[in-house]
Amino acid sequence: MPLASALHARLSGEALYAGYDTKRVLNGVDIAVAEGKLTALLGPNGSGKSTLLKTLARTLTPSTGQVYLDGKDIHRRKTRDVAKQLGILPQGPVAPEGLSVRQLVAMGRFPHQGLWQKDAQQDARAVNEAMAYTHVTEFAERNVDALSGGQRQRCWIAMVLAQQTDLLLLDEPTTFLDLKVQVDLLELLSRLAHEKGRTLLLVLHDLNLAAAYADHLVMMRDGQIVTSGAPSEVFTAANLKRVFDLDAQVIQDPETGRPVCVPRKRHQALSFYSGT
Ligand SMILES: Nc1ncnc2c1ncn2[C@@H]1O[C@H](COP(=O)(O)OP(=O)(O)OP(=O)(O)O)[C@@H](O)[C@H]1O
Repeated sequence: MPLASALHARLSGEALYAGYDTKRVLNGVDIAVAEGKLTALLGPNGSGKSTLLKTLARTLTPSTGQVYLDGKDIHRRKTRDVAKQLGILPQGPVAPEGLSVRQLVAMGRFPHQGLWQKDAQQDARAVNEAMAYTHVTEFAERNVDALSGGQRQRCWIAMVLAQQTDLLLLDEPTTFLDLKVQVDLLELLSRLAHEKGRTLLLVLHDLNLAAAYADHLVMMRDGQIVTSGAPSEVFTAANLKRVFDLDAQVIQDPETGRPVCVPRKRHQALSFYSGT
């Protein structure tokens, strides 16, 4: 990624190396998240997707390299200022015990509330809007712990939406959701990008849903970006093999023209399961 284009993106990372204690995960990542678009980050388990998301959201400090938010080093920005612009849904979030759905979603408003500065009406409006968008209004007064995994996941997404940030980084937002709800959510998120100009970066595991809804795909393997671009350019059988070691045929959805992958069976997989 040339430096110039990275600096024009609202959120970008340059030459990022990051990891945990002695384990290095990101091995020199350059990324510019396209403004007003939905970008899907794809890669096999353990390839570093969550680590990259955390580094871009400044939850994790890179050992080398820089993350820029609106052209400024994100680590030099105040936490509250960053939280007003960038919302992150981490993987497997845990709610404090005993919280109602409305209380959880209202936590998304914290960055907008100062000690002396509260706009209760605006906060309530943002919370109600976010709950309506994600269809959790009917559970508003119920305890988060008493919901199903899919219902709870929608509440977390509502919390991030209530934050009303221009940038949204969501780590596996479709986890626990049934296929219909996954499709509804991706439609909602792509509307947020295309109608409201929000910038979204999502970690997704469902390759076909990613190819169907994303404007851009970023494919990672071993802590590096292998390829990125429009689904029609990068969602190819060769790239799926290179990134996922997946044998698949890529065909075209006759209605949308989007690429669709059809995995091919491999004989060694059978011997693995039969224990031979
Ligand atoms: N807190 C941590 N401490 C130590 N190692 C970690 C930690 N979190 C992740 N790792 C390791 O870093 C590597 C990359 O993990 P990461 O979660 O970024 O991958 P991922 O692509 O998001 O994977 P998945 O698709 O399975 O969620 C893995 O080898 C993982 O074991």
